[in-house]
Amino acid sequence: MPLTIVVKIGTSSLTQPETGLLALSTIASVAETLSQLRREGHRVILVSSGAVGVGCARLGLTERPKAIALKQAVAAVGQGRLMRVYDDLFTTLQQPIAQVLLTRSDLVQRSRYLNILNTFKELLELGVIPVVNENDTVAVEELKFGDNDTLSALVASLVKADWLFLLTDVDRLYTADPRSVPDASAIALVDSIEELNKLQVQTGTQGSQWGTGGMVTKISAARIATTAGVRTVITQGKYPRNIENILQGELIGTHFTPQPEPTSARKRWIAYGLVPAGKLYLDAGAIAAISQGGKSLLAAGIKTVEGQFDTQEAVQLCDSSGNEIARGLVNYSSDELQKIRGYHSREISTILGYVGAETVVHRDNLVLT
Ligand SMILES: Nc1ncnc2c1ncn2[C@@H]1O[C@H](COP(=O)(O)OP(=O)(O)O)[C@@H](O)[C@H]1O
Ligand SMILES: N[C@@H](CCC(=O)OP(=O)(O)O)C(=O)O
Repeated sequence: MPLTIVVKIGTSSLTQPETGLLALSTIASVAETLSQLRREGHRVILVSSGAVGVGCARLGLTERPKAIALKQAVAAVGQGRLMRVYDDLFTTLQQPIAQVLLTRSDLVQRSRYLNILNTFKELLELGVIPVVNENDTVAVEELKFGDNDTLSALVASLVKADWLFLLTDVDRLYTADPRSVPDASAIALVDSIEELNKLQVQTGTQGSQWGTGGMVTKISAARIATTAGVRTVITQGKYPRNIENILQGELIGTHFTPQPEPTSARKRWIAYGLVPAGKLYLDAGAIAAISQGGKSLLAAGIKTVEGQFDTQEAVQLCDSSGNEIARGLVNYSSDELQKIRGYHSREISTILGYVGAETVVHRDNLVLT
C-alpha cells in the first residue's frame, strides 16, 4: 500500500562535525533511499535543515551565527547551495524535486494553511519530492518555527503522513544525552509521551555544534505528529537505508506509537498551527471541566488574563503555575475578559452592556495539549 512518508534530516547529519563541510555520502544515500521509496510508489517529503550550516561553510564561518540578520544572510547563501546539491543528486537518479520554503505565518491563516496543503498534494501527485525548509531569510523572530523538528511534524500532520522519520546524529533516544552520560539507557518504543516523564528522560536544551534543539524539539515534534496519527521514529542520519528496513518492520531507532484516535485537522490547526496570543489561568474546577469533562470554558473559571488579544485569537489555557493544559479560540478579547473573568455567564451582559457568547472558549474550539 502506498504510504506518505516525511523524512527530516538535521544539520548534524548533513555536515561533517569537524569541518562543517557537506557529508556527501550521507546526502547521496538519502537521495538514493528516497528515490527508491518513490519508485515503490510511496509519497515522500524531505524536510532538510542545513541552510545556516552550509552557508557558514561556504563563507568560512566557524560557528553558527547568533545575530539574526547575519543568520538570515548566511541561510540565503546556504539554501541555494543545498538545493543545488540535492538537485544534482536527485536528477542523477531521475527523481524530480521541488523547493518549498515555509514561514510560521503561512500556517496561522487557515486559507494559507489549506493552500499549502493543496500545493503539497499537487507535488506528490506529480511524483515530485518536495524539499522543505523554513524560509529563514524572511522569518521574523516572533513568528518562527525555530527548528525543523517542529516544522517536519507540522508538515507530517498537514499531509496526514503515515510516518515521520527524524534523522539525527544519535541512533535513538536515550534516558539522558549519551554524549555527557555514557551509560544512559536506550529507549526503543514510546507508547505515549507521558511515559517519558515517568522515565525521567533528560534532553538538555542544546543540540550538537551545528544542530539547534537537541532532543527537546524532537520529542515535542513526536508529540505533535503522534497526536495527528503519524508514527514517528528517531534514527541515525548516517544510515538512511534503515528507513526501508524500518518500514519492513525492524525496530531500529526509537519509535513513537501514533494516537489511535487522531485529533481532527481543525483542532490540530488550533493547537499547533496557530501562535497563541495570550494565556488564561484557570481555577481547579475549570481545569477539571475541560480536561475530564470535555466541557467548554466559562468566564467563571478564569482567574487571570495575560496578554493582549482579540476575539477568535488562540490562547493557552493554563493551571495556576502557568503549565499549559489546552489551547483554544476565544470568544472575547483580552479587554473584555479582564472585566468578566470570575463572573457567572448570566452576568456578562450586565457587565459588558451587550449580550456576548455564553462560553469563553467553546469545546469545539478547544484542544487539550
Ligand atoms: N536523551 C537524549 N538522547 C539522545 N540524544 C540526546 C539526548 N539529549 C540530548 N541529546 C543530544 O541531541 C543531539 C541531536 O540534536 P541536534 O544536534 O539538534 O540534531 P539535529 O541537527 O539532527 O536536529 C545529539 O547529538 C545528542 O547529543
Ligand atoms: N532552517 C535551519 C534549520 C534549523 C534546525 O532545526 O536545524 P537542525 O537542528 O539541524 O535540524 C537551517 O536550514 O539551517
